[in-house]
Order: sequence, then structure tokens, then C-alpha cells
Amino acid sequence: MDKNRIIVFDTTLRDGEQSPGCSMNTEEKIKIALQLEKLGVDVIEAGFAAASPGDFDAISRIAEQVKNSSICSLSRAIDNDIKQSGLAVSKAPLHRIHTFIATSPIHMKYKLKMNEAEVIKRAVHAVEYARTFVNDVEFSLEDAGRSEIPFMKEVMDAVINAGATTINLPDTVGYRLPHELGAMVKELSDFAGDRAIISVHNHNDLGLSTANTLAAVMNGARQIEVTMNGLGERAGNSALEEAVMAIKTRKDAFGDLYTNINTPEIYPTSRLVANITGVEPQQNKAIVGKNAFAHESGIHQDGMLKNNETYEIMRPEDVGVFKESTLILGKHSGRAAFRDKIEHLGFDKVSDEELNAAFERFKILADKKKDVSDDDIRMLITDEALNQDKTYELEALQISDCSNGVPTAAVAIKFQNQIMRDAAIGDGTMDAIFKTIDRLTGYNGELKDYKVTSVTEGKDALAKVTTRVSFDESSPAFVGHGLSIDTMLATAKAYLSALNSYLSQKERLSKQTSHQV
Ligand SMILES: CC(=O)SCCNC(=O)CCNC(=O)[C@H](O)C(C)(C)COP(=O)(O)OP(=O)(O)OC[C@H]1O[C@@H](n2cnc3c(N)ncnc32)[C@H](O)[C@@H]1OP(=O)(O)O
Ligand SMILES: CC(C)C(=O)C(=O)O
Ligand SMILES: [Mg+2]
Repeated sequence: MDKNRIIVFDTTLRDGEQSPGCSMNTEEKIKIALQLEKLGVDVIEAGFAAASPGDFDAISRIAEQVKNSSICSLSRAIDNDIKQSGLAVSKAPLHRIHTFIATSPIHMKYKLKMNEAEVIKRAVHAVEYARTFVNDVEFSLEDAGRSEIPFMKEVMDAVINAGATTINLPDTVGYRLPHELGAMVKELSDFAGDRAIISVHNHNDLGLSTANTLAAVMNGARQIEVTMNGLGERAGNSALEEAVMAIKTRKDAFGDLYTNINTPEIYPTSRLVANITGVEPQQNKAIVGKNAFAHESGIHQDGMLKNNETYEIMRPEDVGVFKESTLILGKHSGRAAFRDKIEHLGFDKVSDEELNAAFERFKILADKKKDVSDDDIRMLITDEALNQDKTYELEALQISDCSNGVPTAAVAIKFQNQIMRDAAIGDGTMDAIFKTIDRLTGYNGELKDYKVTSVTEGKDALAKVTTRVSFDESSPAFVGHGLSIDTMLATAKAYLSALNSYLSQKERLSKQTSHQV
């Protein structure tokens, strides 16, 4: 392998999904995986196959569809976990199993209740077993950041001899300072030599994850594990966009090191992940935050007008920000201009069906809203792509809620080409809507999370509602998305969208089970 190439291993769909409130359904994971492939990531960690049937299903379907990135699944050093990972990734042209066990004294003593010899034995067996499924096996020494170097060397020797091809050194709790992490990586990558690729996986508990990832690269790591928008357990993981753009922008510091990331796809990927998870990057987030390329003060604006480089070290277009087309869309625009616009916004894989549906919705929006912004269009397309399951469709909603009155909702839903109507009262308007939908569909959803954000500014902004709803105790909560100028309409759509996702996943899993019987 080229010694200057940094392998980008994206774990948005696994560690990123471990962010509270970020769980995604299969269709959403597939959308993100296809976009990550377009972004040019080398390895996509698509999930933890043994965690749930839904995770297994998502990894297997991603493995069937992604061709150019390697598909990976995480597993404890436990045979069944490894077997599930092996089966889930088997259909991908490029695939990997990632297995791990903790090596720090605190994890071994209190969590695993194993001594060093037992940990090594489990690690070796896990790698050998994983090699019976795939040739590409990554082994992680969990909590490497708090592990002892001599013991790590013993583990590394053993698992490399057992067939591990990549050794990952996670700073699981974000403990190390950059100079310490750099020194650890230097010693262990010198130790591994050409026998394995050294990887790092840094958490952001002290806000140091990107600094640590870069220190590791400077000291011999040739794989970085990152997530889009820095999502991940607790304070998150090292952000893909930050590490990649630092290496690209500071060639003077990184020399010939490079990644294969197609950087203009960074912003579209960030938007897709934010829209799907409902978790927006903070406004001042590097590279992808709303303010990352905004200039507020007079002296800066003056400088920018004279020469962009006075206040910008990267060109926004290099990360896909402001890929504006010159066509202004309004109520008189046609399909050709609409397609041109969405291609400029980076959506080149939109089917004719999705385009037509989004175009119809665009026309309705353009009638109500003076300026249809790029963000509005981006949301219409994403929303259409996310709501392909249309078992139940909202036809009409009427609500009444006056102070001291009785909040009431009347709802009409299309199901199997029939329109069903009902009305109910509730403890508030939202409650009345959900109760009516439950009565019409026969399901009893429990709302776990509800978020509303406005897509653009102004009184006529589109409202984007994200719900997480649980429909039975044995499955996780399902995410639903709704988009409308009217917040309550968006709410009803988001609730139905979560129900549609739940039903389609249930149907797919029951087909798989009857297939296996
Ligand atoms: C640092 C990380 O991000 S690690 C990845 C985190 N991701 C996840 O946990 C994925 C989601 N997890 C799950 O769905 C569940 O935890 C499962 C299905 C994996 C396991 O569920 P359960 O069998 O109920 O176990 P539970 O989660 O309660 O406890 C974990 C067990 O695995 C053991 N374990 C933890 N890591 C490892 C490992 N790498 N190898 C072997 N065993 C391990 C723990 O010691 C504990 O064992 P014990 O029950 O004998 O004490
Ligand atoms: C499983 C490993 C790689 C992990 O996520 C961590 O240690 O943080
Ligand atoms: Mg992690």
C-alpha cells in the first residue's frame, strides 16, 4: 500500500449511531452509506451485526448495495458476534470484520473480569475465527489510551500472528493529550512495522479528538476512524471533515500524506446526516457549521471583499458549501431547471419518481413562499427520499385548540387506496393528532423524542419535524420525518413516517425469518 495514503474509516453508522437520539432505520442507513461511498471513504463501519436483527438487516443491505467502499461490522471477542458480522458483510465486494477487547487495567478488572492471559487468549481466538469469514480483520485494543504499552505490545504480537491486518488503538474515553497520543502511536507503529496498519479512533471528551487524530497521523497511523459531524458516544468521535480538511489544507505540515476523500461531497454528506438524525452540528462547528464560512464584522467583510484569503484558509466550494447554480427557482420554473438545481446541490442519484414527487411539492411550496431557497429544496429531496414507505399517507388534518377549549384533531389517512377518517380529543393538539392516528391505524405509538427545526429563516420557513416513536416493546424506537410550512402538519407526517418505517422493517424481517425456516 502507498505509505502516504491515509485510510478513512467512517463509523457514523456505528459509533455515530451510539449518540443519544441518533438511531437510524435501515433505509436511512442505506442512504447515508451510499453518500459515504460517493464521499470516497475507504471503509464504512455499517453497524454491530449482533446488536439487533435491525442492525444485521441494515448491514446486509448496505453490503449488497455499496461497491467501492469496504463494509465492516463490529463484534465483541465472542463467536456469535463474529459470526453475525461475517454473515452480514458477506455480500459486499469488499468487506471486513472488526473485533475488539479492552486492554486497560480498569476495563479488564471491573468490566471483563479477566486477567491479561485470558484477554490475549480471547483476542487470538476472535481474530482466528474472524479470519474463517474474511481476509481483512481489524482488531481494536479498547481503551488503548489508558492501557500499558508492554501489555499492548504482547496483544499486538499475538493478534497479528493470528491474522489481524489492522490494529486500532482507540482512545475510548478521550483521555490522552495530543503529544502523549502521538508518542504512543509512534512507539506502537514502529513496533508493528510492516506487519499491520496502525489505526486510531479518538473520542472528544476533552475536545481533543481531532488534535489527537492528527498527532497520530504525524506519528505513523495510516488509518483514521472518524464520523460525519463528529457524532458518536458521549462527546462524539473525531470529525471526518476536520481531520480530512486539516491534512488537505496544511500540506506544509503533512507533506505527501493524503486521503481519497472527494472533499466537495463533505457538506452534502453533513447535511444528509443532520437531516436524517435530526442532530444539527453546532453553528460554529468547523467546516460544516452554519457559521463556518460566514463573516460578520466590518473589518473582516472589508478584507474578504479585497481578497478571500485574508479571512478564509479553505475555499467553501472545496467542501461543497455554496455550490449555488445561477438559476433562481420560483413558481414559474419547470422540471429541467429543478433537475439542474438538485444536481448542483449534489443529488445526482435521484430517481424520476423522487424527482417528480419533490417537484410537485416544490410547486405547492413556491405558491406559498416567495423565495424557495437551496436549503428548502435540499430538504424536499431528502424528505422525499426518506419517506419512500407510504403504507399510510396523510390526506388531511384539521385541528382546533383554543384556550380553555378541548384540543381536537380530525385526520384523514390514505391506506390501500381507501380514505379513512376519524377525530379525537387530547391533552394538547399534538396528543389529539397522535391519538386519532392511533385509532385509525390500530397501533399505539409511544413518542420518545420530538424535535422541530426551521429549515430557513422567516415567518414562512419550512418546519422540519423529527419524531422517534416506539410501536412495540421488542423493537427500538423508529425515526420519522415530516416537512411542511405548518408545524402541526409536519408533526402528523413525522408520526406516520415513523409508523411506515416500523411496518416496512417488520415486514422485511418477517420475510427473512420465513425464508430461513
Ligand atoms: C467502546 C464501544 O463503543 S464498544 C461498542 C458498543 N456498542 C454496543 O454495545 C452495541 C449495542 N450493544 C448491544 O446491543 C448489547 O450490549 C449486546 C447485544 C452487544 C450484548 O448484550 P448483552 O448480552 O445483554 O450484554 P450486556 O450489554 O449487558 O453486557 C456486555 C457483556 O459483554 C462483555 N463484553 C464487553 N466487551 C466485550 C468484548 N470486547 N469481548 C467479549 N466480551 C465483552 C461484558 O463484559 C458483558 O459481559 P457479562 O454480561 O458477562 O458481564
Ligand atoms: C469499539 C471501539 C473501536 C470503540 O468504539 C472505542 O473504543 O471507542
Ligand atoms: Mg468509540
